Parts: sequence; C-alpha cells; structure tokens
Amino acid sequence: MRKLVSVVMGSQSDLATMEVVEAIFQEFAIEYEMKIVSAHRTPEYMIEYAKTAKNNNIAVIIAGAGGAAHLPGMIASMTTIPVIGVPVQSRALNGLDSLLSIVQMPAGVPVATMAIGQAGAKNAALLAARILALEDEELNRRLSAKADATARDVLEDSVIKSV
Ligand SMILES: Nc1c(C(=O)O)ncn1[C@@H]1O[C@H](COP(=O)(O)O)[C@@H](O)[C@H]1O
Repeated sequence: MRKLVSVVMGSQSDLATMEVVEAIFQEFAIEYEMKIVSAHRTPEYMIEYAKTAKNNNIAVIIAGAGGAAHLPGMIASMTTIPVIGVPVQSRALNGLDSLLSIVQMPAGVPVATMAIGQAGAKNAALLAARILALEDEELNRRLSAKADATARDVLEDSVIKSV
C-alpha cells in the first residue's frame, strides 16, 4: 500500500491557503487526504487522528493553522510521523501570531515550520514529497527534474538588460 500525506487544517477558512498543495500532489501522483482537525475546537478528534495516523499508513502530516496555531505542535506531541506546520495568514496580526505559535516549539517536539501563507503551503507539499522520495527513486528523479526546469525558467528570464 502506498504511503499517504495527510493535510489537516484548523478551519474551513484555511482552505484557500492550504488548497495549493493539491496541484503539487497531483503533479507528482502523491496520494493525500485533506481534513479539518482543530486542537481547540475538536480536541478529542485531534487526539484520535494523531494517535491512529501511523496505522492509517500516513507518512507525513502537513498541518496548517492561523492565530493561536497550536494544531501542528499538538499533533507532533502525539506521533513520531514528521509534522510540517504552515502558518496561515491571520487577519489581526498578518500571520506573525501563527508563525510564532508554530515555530517556537519546546525542544523534544519537532515541527518543521514553513513560511506564512500559500508559499509556505507549497513548500510544505514539496518538503513532504522530498521525504517520500527518500524511499522512492522515481519520485526523486521527478522532483529533481522539476527543480532543474524551474532553474532553467529563471535563467531564461534573468537578463533584464545586457550590453
Ligand atoms: N489555530 C487554530 C486551531 C488549532 O490550532 O487547533 N483551530 C482553529 N484554528 C484557527 O482559527 C482560525 C480562525 O478560524 P475561523 O475562520 O473558523 O474562525 C483559523 O485560521 C484556524 O486555523
């Protein structure tokens, strides 16, 4: 059975940020699930989700949350599956609250923290893909080809004016 990436977010309102992962997973044929799970609003469901993740064949968890973004850290406290946190841009503090809530984990409970917003969500998907690629040579080759293509595109447009 192929391993899954599980994408969770604290609220439906985070979907506009987190949905960018789907295009990346489709491009690389990575199987994923997507769910709303909240440490604050559905704490018992979050505990069940985190404790059963390993048996559910999940290899990497991406957790997006905004404001008092405790979700990634709480999940990481209950599983050894790598957790990638995405700070969702909040209205009141522009996502700085989300970023600091996710990044400042106490030693012993690791969460890989991405940038705020959609760029962070995209990188979370690519980081999850790289983790899966440790045991999937074909995926590794395709990720590498994609990075080369990105570099070629940037180089093609790199000269703004030459003499
Ligand atoms: N940070 C968390 C958690 C959590 O960490 O468990 N659960 C919901 N939320 C966040 O609350 C924000 C506002 O949510 P609403 O838009 O539903 O009011 C969202 O960005 C969500 O991630």
